[in-house]
Amino acid sequence: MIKNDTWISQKAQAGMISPFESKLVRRVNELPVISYGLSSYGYDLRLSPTDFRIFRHVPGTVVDPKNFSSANLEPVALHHDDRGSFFILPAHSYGLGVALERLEVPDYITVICIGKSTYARIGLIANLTPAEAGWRGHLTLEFSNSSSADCRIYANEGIVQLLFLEGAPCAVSYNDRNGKYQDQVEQVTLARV
Ligand SMILES: O=c1ccn([C@H]2C[C@H](O)[C@@H](COP(=O)(O)OP(=O)(O)OP(=O)(O)O)O2)c(=O)[nH]1
Repeated sequence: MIKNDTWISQKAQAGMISPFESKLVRRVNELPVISYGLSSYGYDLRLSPTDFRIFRHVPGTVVDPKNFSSANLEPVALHHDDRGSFFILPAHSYGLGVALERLEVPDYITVICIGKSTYARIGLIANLTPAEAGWRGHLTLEFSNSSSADCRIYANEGIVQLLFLEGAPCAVSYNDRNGKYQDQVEQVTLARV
């Protein structure tokens, strides 16, 4: 079953999401922001301003998930203006960011991370990914700009939404199996094997 706002709020205040916003935030200092915080059946995470990288082609190389070279990932500058702080994801490119919030997923919950409609409407696709039972850390987030125009991605504002699904307790959690992406810090974590 999908968990509601009351459950998310109780668990978040006990450490499941930090920092936690108990309402959907649409304005900060009276300026409009891309919404984040608690919704009816989910939680909208913010993008951290600390780290954003885009893939670039290095002639003669092939990106290999079994032997990942950070040479293929270029750090992107954080810009600021009167609408906020933002990274630019060029047209038809793929970028990695990190969630501002830290998660601690309970052992009987699977979290699904999906895109926000506002970004979907401008061609930004957030890769659909799970956070497993017992996982902790800052989610690495993956984005594709599928449009032919460069786009802004705002830091410190809503970027993806989480859905919390409850199942019968699992026999082996992500923590029990010492998963390799356990305890990710607020920085892009690269693919590893
Ligand atoms: O976009 C994502 C997806 C997942 N995770 C974290 C949470 C998740 O619990 C963990 C492992 O994810 P997944 O099981 O999808 O990765 P895997 O490639 O199967 O690795 P593993 O062998 O560690 O399960 O990584 C992220 O940070 N970003």
